[in-house]
Amino acid sequence: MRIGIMGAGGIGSVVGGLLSRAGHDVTLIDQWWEHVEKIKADGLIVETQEDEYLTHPKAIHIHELQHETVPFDAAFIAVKSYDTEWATTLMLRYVDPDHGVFVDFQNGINDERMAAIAGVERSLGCVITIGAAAWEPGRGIRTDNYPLGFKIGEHDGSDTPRARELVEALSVIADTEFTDDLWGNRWSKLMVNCMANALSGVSGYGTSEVRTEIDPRRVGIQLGAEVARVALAQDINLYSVLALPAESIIDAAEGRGIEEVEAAFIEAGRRAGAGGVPSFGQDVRKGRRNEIDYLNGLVSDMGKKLGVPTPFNDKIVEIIHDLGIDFKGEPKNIQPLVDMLP
Ligand SMILES: NC(=O)C1=CN([C@@H]2O[C@H](COP(=O)(O)OP(=O)(O)OC[C@H]3O[C@@H](n4cnc5c(N)ncnc54)[C@H](OP(=O)(O)O)[C@@H]3O)[C@@H](O)[C@H]2O)C=CC1
Ligand SMILES: CC(C)(CO)C(=O)C(=O)O
Repeated sequence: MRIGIMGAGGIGSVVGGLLSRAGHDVTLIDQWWEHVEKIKADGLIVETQEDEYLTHPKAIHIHELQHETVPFDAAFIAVKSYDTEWATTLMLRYVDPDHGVFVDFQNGINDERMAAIAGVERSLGCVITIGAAAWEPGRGIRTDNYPLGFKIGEHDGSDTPRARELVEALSVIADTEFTDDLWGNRWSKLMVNCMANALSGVSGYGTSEVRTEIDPRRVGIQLGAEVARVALAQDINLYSVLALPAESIIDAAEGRGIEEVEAAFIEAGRRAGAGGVPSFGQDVRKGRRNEIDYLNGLVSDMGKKLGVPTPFNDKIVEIIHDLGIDFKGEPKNIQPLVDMLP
């Protein structure tokens, strides 16, 4: 399979580097000039918690796509949510028109917007459970070491050879499952992201502290419960989140079984280890745009449409919009959310 990965940040680099190491034909495409130049000159280092690999995927600048004459069998869209449309549009010309597929390789629920451009009949979703970062040119870091890495699904839930082929390909990186319920898995992952990503960005806490420190943990439970209520109002199935039934997070937010839920958060924080930062926290530390409107913002918008109150998600969106881009994450920024706790 000839794979074009549009977006060579943390996720694109780890996935592209490790797929190429396993013998796949991978091309990374990005506008991060220094990163592409470094990979061309010296290869791409993929760092994991156990090891470090020098990998050699092909890397090209966006303008060099023009020279790609052999179409890709698969385009992985691995940019930030706000870049989904143009990145998909750009790849249209370079993906095989007959059998080529587009894979939404992002957080959030961007699948339909990608499919509106690529065509739903050639769109698949990948729910990513690995953590990754790219802090410097030429190096991608896998920050977690959990066994499960990816879930691949068709929009209509059907079990297809092309979905299975992707499952097999990604299994060289981490355990990969086929799912017949892309939407349930998307919303369950959205719960994880809405409980940690923006909270980390705004507070400056890392993946671990956002769950072990009492204030972000309790705010996170309220944020996650709102996501779950919005998902359930759409009849979406929810799967376990931080090793807990998603419904138990609603219960905890309403004062039932809070000790058990908090213990699971603390355990998840402990297992995350020191130093990891969710992708949103990385954006804030790099002074880059963030995905707030596609994570907590999406939940607020859907909540309004469905008549499901989402006060904590509304507030975190407001805080981040007020801070703008290129702000410093500090614990004091989450005080308005802490003041809202029951
Ligand atoms: N990182 C993670 O742990 C996970 C991320 N995801 C999701 O995957 C998608 C991609 O995220 P991720 O790979 O983390 O994003 P990154 O920020 O690492 O990379 C995205 C893009 O940002 C630009 N970029 C990143 N760092 C720099 C830099 N230092 N200097 C210049 N440009 C830079 C690059 O292009 P450009 O300039 O075009 O933006 C790059 O393609 C998102 O939807 C994210 O939510 C999902 C699961 C886990
Ligand atoms: C790794 C994880 C789950 C952390 O929330 C993530 O999805 C991200 O960083 O965006």
